[in-house]
Amino acid sequence: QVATCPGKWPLIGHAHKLVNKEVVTEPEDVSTIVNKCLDKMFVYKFVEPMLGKTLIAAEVPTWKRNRKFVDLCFKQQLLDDYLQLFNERAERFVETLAEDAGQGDVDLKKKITRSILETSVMTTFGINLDGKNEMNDNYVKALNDCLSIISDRIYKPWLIIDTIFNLSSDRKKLEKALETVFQFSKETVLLRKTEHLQRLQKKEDLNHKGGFQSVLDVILENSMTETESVFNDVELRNTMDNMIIAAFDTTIYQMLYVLICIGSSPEVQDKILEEINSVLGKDKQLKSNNLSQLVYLDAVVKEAIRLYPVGPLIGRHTTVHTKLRNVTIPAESPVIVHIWAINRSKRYWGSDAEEFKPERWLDSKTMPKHQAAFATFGPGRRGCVGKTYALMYIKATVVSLLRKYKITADHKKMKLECKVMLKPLSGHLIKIEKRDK
Ligand code: HEM
Repeated sequence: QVATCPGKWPLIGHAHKLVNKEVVTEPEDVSTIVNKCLDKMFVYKFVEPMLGKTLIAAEVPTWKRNRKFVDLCFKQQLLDDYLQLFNERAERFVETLAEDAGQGDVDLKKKITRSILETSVMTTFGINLDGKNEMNDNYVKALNDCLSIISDRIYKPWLIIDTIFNLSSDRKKLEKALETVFQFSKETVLLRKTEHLQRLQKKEDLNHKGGFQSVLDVILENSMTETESVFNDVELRNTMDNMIIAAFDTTIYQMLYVLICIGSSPEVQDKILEEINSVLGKDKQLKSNNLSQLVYLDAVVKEAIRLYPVGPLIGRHTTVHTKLRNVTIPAESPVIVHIWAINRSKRYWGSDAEEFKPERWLDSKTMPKHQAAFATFGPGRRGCVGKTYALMYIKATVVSLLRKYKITADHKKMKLECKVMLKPLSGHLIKIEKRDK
């Protein structure tokens, strides 16, 4: 049921064999590691050709500078402005399901991917991909090619060596895919930068009115004056590519796991719908103040992504001797934070830790006391900046979907594969049926 990577450790596979490293699974130790060791493990260097060293793979001083600007883009007020867009995108996604209703088991991955990519390109760059299906498909293919080549480098030990990788056909394939990804972000960054400079020159009011502001616009407004800029063009482009990559596969698979878990329990599904009806009525749109009222939906989403964290492992690197509860990790050691194990720890979540039980989130007595016990978004200071964004997006989609359709699936039948990301190999199909009004 878990993952099918080869190797002694089912989830870690060959990567585990490559280096002498520590694996941390206890929330107290995890907190120490993620907050004291901000440096990333060596495998993150494989994403550098794609993402540069600006955020996910950045060295600590650069990361600290850049994270401050990225955090500005995810303030609650800006996120609230996204909700209208999330509702619209969710409605469109649900419309596309009409052809799947009553057709037996269907794979929703392609439709979820399109919806998430269009949304994140809008919120990151402020670009609307509607009607640009070919471009959308090419961009998705290029992103997928990049991610699969990069993760192969970790799981095919011979490709870790740069000279061997550079001679391989994967290198050429990566370069071609990167061309497509970079072309899009490069052109958009230049366009937005020019518009921003024109606004500055005309002394236009930069205060934003109506709609939402893209991540790129927020960063430009806060980092660029007529004469100075914190970021050069490549850094800006890299930062935007980091945002797209970080939001892309993660949200796609978490969305899928949430729907599969909901489809696995008719009682859970009925309770979510009851709550939606009582908070929003039959067709009122989700508003930001409703999010705190949808407590059961919140519990269901968190429970699904606790059980199936799309990034089951993250890696850090100690620069000093680091004392944990029972052991000291020497300086210059790679450390794996085992998110899957933390999220399913019986010690913290109880003997039913492996079960899908949203109710546990509703009772403080059944919840672990330690914050790091729920690690899906990566605990600590270098954790996910898009956590609230992702949860809002997933909830908006579930609200639109369950109002119209009943879904059936079985998360216990899923077979998963872990190659950096936890992906379903089989058993993830969903049945969709129209709900009676
Ligand atoms: C449910 C979906 C998501 C999950 C499970 C998730 C999970 C994570 C995790 C585990 C990390 C830490 C990675 C590491 O240390 O190696 C991370 C980092 C990050 N995430 Fe997410 N993420 C999700 C969605 C998003 C979205 C939608 C965005 C942006 C809109 C985003 C932006 C980022 C960024 C920029 C980082 C790097 C932060 C830094 O290095 O300071 N994520 N995410």
